[in-house]
Amino acid sequence: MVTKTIDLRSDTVTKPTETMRLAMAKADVDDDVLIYDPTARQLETEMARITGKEAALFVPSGTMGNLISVLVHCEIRGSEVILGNNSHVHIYENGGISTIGGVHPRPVKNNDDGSIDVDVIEAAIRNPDFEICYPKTRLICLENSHANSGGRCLSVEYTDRVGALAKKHGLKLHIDGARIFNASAALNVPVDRLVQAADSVSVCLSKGLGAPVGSVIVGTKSFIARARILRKTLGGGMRQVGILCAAALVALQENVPKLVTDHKNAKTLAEGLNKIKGLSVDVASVETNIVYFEIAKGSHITALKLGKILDEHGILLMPDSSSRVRIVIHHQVSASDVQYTLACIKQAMTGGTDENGGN
Ligand SMILES: Cc1ncc(COP(=O)(O)O)c(C=O)c1O
Ligand SMILES: C[C@@H](O)[C@H](N)C(=O)O
Repeated sequence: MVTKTIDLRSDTVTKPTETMRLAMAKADVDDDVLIYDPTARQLETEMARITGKEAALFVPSGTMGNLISVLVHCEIRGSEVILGNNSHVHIYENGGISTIGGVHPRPVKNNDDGSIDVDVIEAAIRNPDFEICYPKTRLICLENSHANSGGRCLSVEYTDRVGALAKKHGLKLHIDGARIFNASAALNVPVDRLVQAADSVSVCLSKGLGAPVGSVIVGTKSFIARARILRKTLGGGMRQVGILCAAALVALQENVPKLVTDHKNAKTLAEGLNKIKGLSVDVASVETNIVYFEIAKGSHITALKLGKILDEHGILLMPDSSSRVRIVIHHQVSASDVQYTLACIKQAMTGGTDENGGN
């Protein structure tokens, strides 16, 4: 009988801790549209400090954070953003920058490590001499860590090079920093240094940091002032939002120090999976909390079937295709959960009884 659920679908699945719930209940709140919510202001001030930017704004989701950021940078009609063809903004955000913002995407090849070759970015910048035909490039968008590449990290040197390219061409640089704290922990580079070259960053509070809801965008004071208006336009006027921000302040305190453990657990999982016959993982590419593994062709089991078997053992994961599975580690997955998961996957792959007596 399953007594516990181990949820490996994403780092968005964490439940608020007791400390978060207490902080939410006690939060000092006010109307964040008519004036400002004091706890939201406290969080925004703290996030501006951590990221080294002038100002910050709480938004209900990372998707809205990216959308607002792109739309503020590209508020002139005919604008174009250069972004990765495997980026979250391009794949998982409903094409919002175009359908809502009228911004033209210029997808360019993401490398396996989540980066985009700087010369590829430069080649994608529209020649202003041909503006009679071309959209106008106004923004470059990076993603750090890069989710679809398995949580790989963009180095500060690379980010600075893209920032220099943006400046050289009079462009802005936005970083989808949904997991920027994971990248910072993995690279051992402070967040403010990692995003120094960016004009704006969207940071998820609701992923590895474990807050129940929300993201924060950071940038200059004028950028955030325009972002605040656009948030309201998009229906994101947040009234007593301090209830959510109080949980996020706890998350910053409690969970940032745990990210290194999440990464260790992900690496242990990857190494263990790689020892299971019929599975393969690029262990070296596991830099943060995301692990993708392949099920060998001709295997008796598909990713969907494996998911169903593990579900019976109380383990939830997200098949990425018929033969590829994604597992995301977070602070509510322990080292023993990882070992239990490995035992259940091994038993599913061999169909026998695992050494831990799984049946
Ligand atoms: C890299 C990345 N950016 C943005 C988002 C969007 O965040 P949200 O789900 O809060 O809209 C996600 C995942 O959710 C993500 O993985
Ligand atoms: C699926 C995607 O939108 C989400 N960001 C995740 O990583 O779980």
